Amino acid sequence: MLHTTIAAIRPLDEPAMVAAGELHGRLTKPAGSLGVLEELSVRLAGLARSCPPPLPEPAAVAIFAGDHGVHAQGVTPWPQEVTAQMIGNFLAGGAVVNAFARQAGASVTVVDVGVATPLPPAVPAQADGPPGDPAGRSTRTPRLVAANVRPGTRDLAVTAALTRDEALAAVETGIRIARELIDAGAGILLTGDMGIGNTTPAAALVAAFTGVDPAEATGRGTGVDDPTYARKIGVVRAALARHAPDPADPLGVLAAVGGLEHAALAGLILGAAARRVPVLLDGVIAVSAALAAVAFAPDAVGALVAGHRSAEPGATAGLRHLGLDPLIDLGLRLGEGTGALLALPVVTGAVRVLHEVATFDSAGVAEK
Ligand SMILES: O=C(O)c1ccc[n+]([C@@H]2O[C@H](COP(=O)([O-])O)[C@@H](O)[C@H]2O)c1
Ligand SMILES: Cc1cc2nc[nH]c2cc1C
Repeated sequence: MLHTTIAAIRPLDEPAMVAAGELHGRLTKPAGSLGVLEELSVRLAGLARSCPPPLPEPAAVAIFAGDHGVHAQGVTPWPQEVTAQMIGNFLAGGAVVNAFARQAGASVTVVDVGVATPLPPAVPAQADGPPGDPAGRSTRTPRLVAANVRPGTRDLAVTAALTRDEALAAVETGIRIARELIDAGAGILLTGDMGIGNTTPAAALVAAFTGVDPAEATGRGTGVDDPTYARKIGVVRAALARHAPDPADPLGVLAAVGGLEHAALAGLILGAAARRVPVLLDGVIAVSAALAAVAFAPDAVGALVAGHRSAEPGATAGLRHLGLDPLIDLGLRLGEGTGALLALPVVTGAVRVLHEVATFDSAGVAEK
């Protein structure tokens, strides 16, 4: 499934991009006045192979959850159980991602791809019923997909986090989820993640794929103190020295120093890129997964939109390597898909312009 998916990923379509650029020149606004929205809508036309591209609706957030053996190194102050507990919160509709998803009209799918502790018993969801309440907010119930590859990774400070087969199973889970969401009608996928400790493998992936120093790739995650931060950089540096991951072998990199949610997110990106559906990236975990996806299939970058600039420095290093500029920069470092959801109206707006704005000709507005 991975190989056929990679083989289906093709470059952006030039004629559709030229058509979108020319259309922008005829719309009732000074040329270039919509800044990065113009370039974004041109890229989305190239992805869809049509001008205008379809509106990116409906939106679907996929939150991949996993735990991390490297937790044993004291790289985060939070207990591992919080990963499973937050899944309960997502399914009950009580997390920040749920509030933002309701606002954006996005569905929420939670995928247990490698949680280590038992999930809490099902809690009644806050929201139910058909999409859209009277205020136009989504009321769809979050959904759980059980796809646990193993109960957390091994400790990457000691051994490879995953076998290649385990990493492949997680990547293929991500591909499957992309296909299911797109088959159910999603016009854009948003990345989400939940995993106590997952900024450590994210930093290792960023360092492995971009070549930046571990100190530049590593951040404070949920907000670690100075001694923990220094230890975390040391863990990432030692892991890279121990495993010497080869960036030309993305499955090997994911297995050595990655995580199950990182691998699944790489699969989600590949699955969406193969179907020419855009993926709106959230924070550093998504960016590290995007680096893996693009190492598998360089043209997958054409499907990527960087939602926001996470406060994690590894996100900035990774986006630079991918050649992507984030749409918003709000100092967020929560994960879950929250930054991507806040950026979604910008993406929709960029496309809506090509659908709805009058041309100088049709509106009878004089050109300069
Ligand atoms: O999205 C981000 O850039 C981001 C930055 C810092 C922390 N997080 C979230 O916080 C958790 C990982 O933080 P940590 O300190 O335990 O590695 C995990 O659940 C992530 O979703 C997410
Ligand atoms: C409470 C909490 C919520 C989160 N959401 C994503 N990562 C998280 C980490 C913690 C600790």
